[in-house]
Amino acid sequence: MQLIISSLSKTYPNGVKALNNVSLTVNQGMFGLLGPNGAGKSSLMRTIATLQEADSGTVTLDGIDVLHQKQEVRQLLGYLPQDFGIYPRISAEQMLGHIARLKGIGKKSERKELVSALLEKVNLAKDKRKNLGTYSGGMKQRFGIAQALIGNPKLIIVDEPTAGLDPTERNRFYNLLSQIGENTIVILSTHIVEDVRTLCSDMAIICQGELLYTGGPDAALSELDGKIYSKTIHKDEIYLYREDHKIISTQLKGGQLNLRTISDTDPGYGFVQVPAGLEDFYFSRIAEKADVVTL
Ligand SMILES: Nc1ncnc2c1ncn2[C@@H]1O[C@H](COP(=O)(O)OP(=O)(O)OP(=O)(O)O)[C@@H](O)[C@H]1O
Repeated sequence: MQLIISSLSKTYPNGVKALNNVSLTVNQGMFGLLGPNGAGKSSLMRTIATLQEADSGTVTLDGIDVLHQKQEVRQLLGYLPQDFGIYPRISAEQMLGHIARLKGIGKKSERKELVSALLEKVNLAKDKRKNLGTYSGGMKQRFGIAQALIGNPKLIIVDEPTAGLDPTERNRFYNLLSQIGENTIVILSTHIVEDVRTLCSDMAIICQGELLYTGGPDAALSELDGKIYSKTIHKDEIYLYREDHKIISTQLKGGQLNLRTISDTDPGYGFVQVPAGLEDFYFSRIAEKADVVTL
C-alpha cells in the first residue's frame, strides 16, 4: 500500500495558500507530519481524507484516485480529526455499534464481536458502558481511534491526537498506533518532534504550505552531524549574534538564553559543539521560512 501525493495545491477563498505544490510518497508504517501552527497539516490531511477539495495536483492510494474516487477511499480510510465531537450521553459501546452500522456492518452479531474486539484493543473494555461525556482526554482519544479502526482501514490519519494528554496516556496512545502501523499506513500529525523520532520511519516537514523535507528521521539527523553548536548568553545580547550566526533555536531560562546555531565549521565566540537532535533539524528547516528567535 502506498499513498502518492503529487503537486498538491490549495488556496482558500480568503487568499491563504495552505498547500503549495506539495509532493510526498507515504509507505506502510508510521509517517510523521511536522510543521508549526498554520503550516497546512490539517489542510493536507482533510484533503487526503476526502473532506475538502484541492485546487490542483493528484493523490493516489494504490492506484485509487483519492480526489475523485471518494467513496472507494472512504472504504479504506480511518480518520481521527483534531477535534471530534462526542455524544456525551451515549456509551462507547453503543456509539461504536452505531458507527459500525453506518459503515455497513449490518449483522448484529458481527457488530457486537467487532465492537468488543475494538474496546479490548484500545483498553476501554471495562469502561464500555460509561457515557462518553465522563471520559478523560486520553480515554476520548482512545475511543476516537477505535471508531477510526472500524471497517479495517488501510490508511489511518490522526491529526494531533495527543494534545492535552498526560505522558502515560500519550505513551499508551502511541503504542496503540505503533501496533496499528504494522500493516497499514498511519499518518500522524504532531508538534512533538521527538515523538516522530521515536515512532516514525518516515516524516515530512511543512511550513507555510510548502514541503521543506521528506525522508527518514535518521537521514535527517545525519545531515546535521557535527554541525550544531550551542552557547548561553544574557538575553539582551541576542542582537550581537542574530546577524552573524544562523540561529536555529533559542531557549530562555532565568534570564539566560541558550542559542543553538548550525555551522559547517566552528563558529568561535565560545560556541560549543553539541549532539544534534531531530528538533535541531526541524528548526533548521523552519528557520528558512520563519523567524525562530522566540524573544
Ligand atoms: N477554511 C479555511 N478558510 C480559510 N483559511 C483557512 C481555512 N482552514 C485553514 N486556513 C488557513 O490555512 C493555513 C493552514 O491551516 P491548517 O489548519 O491546514 O494548518 P495546520 O498546520 O494544521 O495548523 P495547526 O497546527 O495550528 O492545526 C492557516 O493559515 C489557516 O489559517
